[in-house]
Amino acid sequence: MAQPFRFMLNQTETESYGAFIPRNLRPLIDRAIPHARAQISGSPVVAIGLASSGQTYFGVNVELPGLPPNYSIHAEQFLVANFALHFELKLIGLAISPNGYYFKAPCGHCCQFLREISNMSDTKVLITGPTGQGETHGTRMLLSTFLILLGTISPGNVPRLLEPSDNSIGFIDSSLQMDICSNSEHCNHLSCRALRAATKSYARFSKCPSGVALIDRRGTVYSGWFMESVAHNPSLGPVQAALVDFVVNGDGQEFKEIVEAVLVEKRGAVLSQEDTARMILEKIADPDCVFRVLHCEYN
Ligand SMILES: O=c1ccn([C@H]2C[C@H](O)[C@@H](CO)O2)c(=O)[nH]1
Ligand SMILES: [Zn+2]
Repeated sequence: MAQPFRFMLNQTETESYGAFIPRNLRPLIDRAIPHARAQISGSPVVAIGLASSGQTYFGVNVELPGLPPNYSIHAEQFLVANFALHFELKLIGLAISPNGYYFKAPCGHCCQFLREISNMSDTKVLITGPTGQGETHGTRMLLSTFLILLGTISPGNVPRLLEPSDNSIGFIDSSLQMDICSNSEHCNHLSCRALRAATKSYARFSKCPSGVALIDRRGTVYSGWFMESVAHNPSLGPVQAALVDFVVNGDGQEFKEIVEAVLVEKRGAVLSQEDTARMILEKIADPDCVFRVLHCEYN
């Protein structure tokens, strides 16, 4: 088991590393690199995000051995899911690096994913030359510079990614309600956590929100929700989002320690996460992991 790592720095810790420049971020990247899970590519990547709350968050890439590479979680997506877990609303600064020396733009896939965040017109991305050699300050580019060319997402009354959302979903099958506590707001049952995750899901295009809750052998519960991209493929699935919580809060445990999982999604919707979720868990979780699906619909 790897040494546990905190994927967040509080305001005081953020102030103590100083300005958001390569020289100050290098030691942070060095500390985060060992916590990337890049067994397929052998190429760890770290993303550091400065939030409007004054806290700093980390993202690392997470690959799922045995599955096609498109199931991987990019460091940038991990960072966004980490922001979402902590109800952070705005990304002020973004730095992405494979080694602490060179800082680069988000990859093409992640530019498309980041497009779903609404208020990123003044998010600054830290960039250096291809080696970063001798660059203490780097340069800053507006994230919108990369994203504007990808087109606009039509406005609507649906919250954008990272904005608080409440998909008011409930259960079709009243027998399933037995699984959900009447005051599920705060409870830690897998079903209640998965439902709560699904209500936060960002699924404005398909209108198929979903959420996953996982539990490890020690009894700790983790959850995450589907975050959809207008371009489909860059979407972050609900299992992957829950795995981000597991990596952030699971003390460096292996995915094999996951022993049970619940998915909440709509029944008979145009898309379903069920088969994919089952397949991912069969590959990475405990071989005896129990997987249940609860179907719901919009209230
Ligand atoms: O900007 C990038 C580029 C790549 N990766 C990941 C994906 C894969 O796990 C590995 C190799 O490309 O690095 C990121 O996380 N962010
Ligand atoms: Zn990426």
